[in-house]
Amino acid sequence: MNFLGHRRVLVVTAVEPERQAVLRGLSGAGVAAESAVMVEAGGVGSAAAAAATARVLALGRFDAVLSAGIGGGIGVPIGGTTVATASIAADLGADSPDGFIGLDELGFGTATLATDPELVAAVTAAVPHVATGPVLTVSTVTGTLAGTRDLTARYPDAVAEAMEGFGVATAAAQAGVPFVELRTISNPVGPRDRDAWRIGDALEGLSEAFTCLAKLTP
Ligand SMILES: O=C(O)c1cccc(C(=O)CC[C@H]2O[C@@H](n3cnc4c(=O)[nH]cnc43)[C@H](O)[C@@H]2O)c1
Repeated sequence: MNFLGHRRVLVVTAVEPERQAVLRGLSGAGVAAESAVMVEAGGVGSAAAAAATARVLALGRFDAVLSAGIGGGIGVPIGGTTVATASIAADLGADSPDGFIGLDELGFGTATLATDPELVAAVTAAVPHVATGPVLTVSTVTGTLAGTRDLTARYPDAVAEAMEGFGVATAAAQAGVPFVELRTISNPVGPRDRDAWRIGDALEGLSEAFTCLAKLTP
């Protein structure tokens, strides 16, 4: 059995409801994809996600890593699905009177990790109506108009914001394992309105996406 063309795939979510949504999606496909997939809830935020990913990758051989969960949409509606062409640590750097200075410009490495093109192509082919583009990893959920404008000006092609992708990507890159990030949209990125978050819709979208991925799998 394999999944997405790989014998052993690690899926890292942030929280248990996301993990359960992924497992529901896999079993909903009625195929034995679960045997090729390990799903781990690694915690919220980049640090927890990186540590959990590194811990699980050290347990044995994995051929691909997916960061999966809900996220804020940038031009993508609630319930929509996004796949990252890159996972970007959007607030890793320095603030200044002239604006944000990113890690790359500071000379401390890179805040952009490209995802694996073959995994992006496989996910995009399997899941209908996927929006592809950079997915931003932030430490603080964007919650003001000014913050939203700043972010979208710096990353005009971004399709979503979440809190773990760059951490999972960093651990996968250090282990030399192909990586991709998938986010289903629970809320628009913008001025904070927690009552408008539709977590149930996004979790349902997450299940459906993994059902599609599992059906693709021979
Ligand atoms: O309350 C629940 O039932 C519940 C179920 C699943 C997930 C949650 C979370 O709150 C998970 C936090 C998770 O969400 C991501 N996220 C979602 N929207 C955004 C956003 O606009 N900006 C940044 N992150 C977002 C994030 O990756 C968190 O890990 C609750």
